Amino acid sequence: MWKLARFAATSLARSRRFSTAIPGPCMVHKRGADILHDPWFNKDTGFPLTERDRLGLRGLLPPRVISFEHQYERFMNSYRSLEKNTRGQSDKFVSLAKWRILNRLHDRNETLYYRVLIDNIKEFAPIIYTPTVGLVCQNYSGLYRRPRGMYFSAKDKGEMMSMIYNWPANQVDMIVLTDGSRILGLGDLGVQGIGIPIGKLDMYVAAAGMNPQRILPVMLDVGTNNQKLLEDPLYLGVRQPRLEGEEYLAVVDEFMEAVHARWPKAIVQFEDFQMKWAFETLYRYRRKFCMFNDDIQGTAGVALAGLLGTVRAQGRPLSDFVNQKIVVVGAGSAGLGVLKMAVQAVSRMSGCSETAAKSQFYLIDKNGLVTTERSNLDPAAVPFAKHQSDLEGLAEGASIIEVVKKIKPHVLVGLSGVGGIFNEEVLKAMRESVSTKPAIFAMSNPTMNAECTATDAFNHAGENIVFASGSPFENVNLGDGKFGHVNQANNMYLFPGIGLGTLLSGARLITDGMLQEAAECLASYMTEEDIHKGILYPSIDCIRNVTAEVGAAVLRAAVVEGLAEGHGDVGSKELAHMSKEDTVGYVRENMWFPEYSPLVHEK
Ligand SMILES: NC(=O)C1=CN([C@@H]2O[C@H](COP(=O)(O)OP(=O)(O)OC[C@H]3O[C@@H](n4cnc5c(N)ncnc54)[C@H](O)[C@@H]3O)[C@@H](O)[C@H]2O)C=CC1
Ligand SMILES: CC(=O)C(=O)O
Ligand SMILES: [Mg+2]
Repeated sequence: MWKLARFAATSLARSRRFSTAIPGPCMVHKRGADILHDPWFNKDTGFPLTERDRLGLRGLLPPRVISFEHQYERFMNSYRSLEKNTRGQSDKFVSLAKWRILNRLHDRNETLYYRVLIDNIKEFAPIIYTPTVGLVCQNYSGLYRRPRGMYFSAKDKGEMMSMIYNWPANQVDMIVLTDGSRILGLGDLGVQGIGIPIGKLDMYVAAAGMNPQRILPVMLDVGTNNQKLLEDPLYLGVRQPRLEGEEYLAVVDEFMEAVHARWPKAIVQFEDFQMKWAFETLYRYRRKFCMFNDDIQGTAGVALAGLLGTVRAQGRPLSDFVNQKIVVVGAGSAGLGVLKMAVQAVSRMSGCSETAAKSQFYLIDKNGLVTTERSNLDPAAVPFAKHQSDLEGLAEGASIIEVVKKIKPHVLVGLSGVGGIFNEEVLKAMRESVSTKPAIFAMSNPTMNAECTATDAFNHAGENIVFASGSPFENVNLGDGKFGHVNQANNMYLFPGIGLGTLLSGARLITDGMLQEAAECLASYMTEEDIHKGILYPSIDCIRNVTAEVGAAVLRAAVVEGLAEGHGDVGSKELAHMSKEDTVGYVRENMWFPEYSPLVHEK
């Protein structure tokens, strides 16, 4: 039993694995074959004989009872065989094959699925999340076998308040919602974008211990402007151009009202909306509903933590952040979210106005350097447009290479969705950076949309850089036993903690203060020793620890702001009396962990 031997040697979280303590019972309203077909309750061959008797399962399964450990081992063996058997095939083929085997388990037995996911998160995150989830969304209509989550379409207007009651769970804590209009850097994928809420919620279960029976992926199918999909006979979405203007907002409004009528405290994460609707919906709902936009706000916090880490990596005090020159390429929801939060941080640190704090930042979009000279500038980008007096000889629309050569920035951030735009020339120009340790953040997803690869960054910009990408790359072998460390600057380090901390606080809104505490918590997570090695973010292996800390920071911020109403049996007063350590412990204790609970039938 290699697996049991390995378990014994691993860390604290793993000591819970396959413990002999019997978990509390779980009520089930079904019997017989209905249970076997419900992945929330199904244990496959793992049903003990007494339970088979109690639940009318006797004879519906092969007679031998297989333990959870053994089921786990069987799955991992199949997975390893698949890896062996697909060797030599294209990356796309292998990635989809891996996604399929995991997806089949997800559809069959969620307890086992989440256990293998949690235990092997570093290996499986790139499959259920970026980059493979992008490929899955591109091919979703063809890959589709079973529904997951809910679909509200343009054709459901007026029906949503009743439709929401079709969802079988009595309680929903966390919803991830998309309209499929900007899926990663892949553009408008229409209804096929549902893969993103599913992948994000898988991360909620794995990283935050959200109970999978209380999560809900949602697709708002308001049409698509992707002509190829509209013409695809397999396409599963509504075949019409996207709704616009008031018609569009009416659908989102109706959905939000319906959700909060049934589950007043459900948290809604808006994900991968095209920029105009990302900002519009955030401003429209953030003071009314418990919601946030992950691309604007989650990404901002993760990037800010990385930018602050970069200052430490240079051996400079954090206060030096106010002097860092930062070029952001991409003026969309992510790029503008990052700029807003970074400017606020500079303003706080230096005591200067936000207007003054902007002087060190440069914003570039598809038309080049963004300045006040630009006509038809998106209103959300206006605050970050450079004034004539600050241009340092650069012209409106200056290219990335012109800006990098002139400004010699400390940090170059990519949130453009355009693969390879940090080309050899741009990366070589970063060698002239005023920083002793220039940083390159190629944050666009999935991998093929990253602004540069890790290898190109270290080869062209130099070995002393700090590098981060949105999707994972291998560390880069620099020869002589040296490696260039690759950080994954992805909002997955924050959104699980934002969701869990908010849930446990019982807050009905998610404020800037709560998000700021989340970012600062992540920024202070790494030790000086790690930071000096260019390690800005923790390994995804310890994502539950990160989430416990971030969640506690969010919860405490809600308490300070007087928003924490409490959750379950723990009221606002008890939350307020918890120390920082107690809060982290409280968050950790509330993380769901997959193990088979005795099922009790209730009519
Ligand atoms: N690592 C992470 O955690 C996150 C990464 N992202 C990634 O960021 C990318 C952008 O996302 P959004 O801001 O929501 O998209 P968006 O579509 O709102 O914005 C894209 C921006 O890039 C600019 N752009 C396009 N071509 C360009 C070029 N050749 N040169 C310079 N700028 C160019 C556009 O003008 C626009 O301002 C996506 O690939 C997404 O996957 C987004 C959120 C989180
Ligand atoms: C990571 C993420 O949210 C994105 O690429 O859109
Ligand atoms: Mg996103």
